[in-house]
Amino acid sequence: MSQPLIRLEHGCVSFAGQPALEDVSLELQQGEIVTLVGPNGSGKTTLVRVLLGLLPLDSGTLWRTPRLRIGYMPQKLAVHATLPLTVKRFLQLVPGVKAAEIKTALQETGALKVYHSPLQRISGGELQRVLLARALLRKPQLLVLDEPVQGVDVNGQLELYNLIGRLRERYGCGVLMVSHDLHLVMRATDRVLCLNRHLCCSGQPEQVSHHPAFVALFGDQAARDLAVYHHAHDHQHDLHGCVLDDSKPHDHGPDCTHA
Ligand SMILES: Nc1ncnc2c1ncn2[C@@H]1O[C@H](COP(=O)(O)OP(=O)(O)OP(=O)(O)O)[C@@H](O)[C@H]1O
Repeated sequence: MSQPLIRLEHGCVSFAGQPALEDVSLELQQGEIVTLVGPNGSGKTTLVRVLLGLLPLDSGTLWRTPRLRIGYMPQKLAVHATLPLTVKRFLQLVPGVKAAEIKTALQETGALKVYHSPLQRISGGELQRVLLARALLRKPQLLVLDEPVQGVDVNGQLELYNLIGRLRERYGCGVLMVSHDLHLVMRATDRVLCLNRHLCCSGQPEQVSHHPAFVALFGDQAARDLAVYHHAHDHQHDLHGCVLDDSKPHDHGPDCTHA
């Protein structure tokens, strides 16, 4: 397998003595979409902040490909209601960006029509598309999307996930998404990481949906919902979610629990 974009080994973070992340290890590869799921307070945002380099680890190691360009779409954007900021002006705040690039990014995310609109007036779905456009302006090798479809209706969610899939194809970037939405997000993901302070399970959506740790966290219904979903793949994964090369046998890791 090629060099990962990011590798975290045995990452631990506590706040005031309370563990938020315990012994979390993961890798993100170029061109793959990985979704982080977990209940409220399970450490998803903390993990994202660690990977972005915004929060130091208490212990463990984080390795990133040198000069890794990350496009980050935050969970929330606080814009003061009285601040006169249009979408165009907001995106011009990205260092070194050109007007043509802004229009291209908005076109790409389907939000060009709000180019001149005040940021506070656009809809939730339009705002998510503008934030995605902002993330693209960094020409990212890795897109990190913290709950990218929140506040968006179901049809809009589907469209956004499809768009994220197209962006991955177009830019060849890796994508890390945080999501609460278990059903729809599985349409768009190659690998799921199920977090509850530690990584409970990980792998392809189908595999994770049957994992006892996943069922314990999200319940039988969520597992059944996921089980009916079939992701169109032109390749196979092993039980860690890694893409299998038919010519090579599966390499067992130290934490392998399967035969
Ligand atoms: N800066 C901080 N100071 C103190 N505690 C924090 C801080 N950030 C996060 N926490 C705590 O760490 C735990 C994990 O929080 P985190 O925001 O990472 O969870 P999450 O999975 O993203 O939750 P949600 O799904 O609700 O967004 C929570 O108990 C939270 O209260």
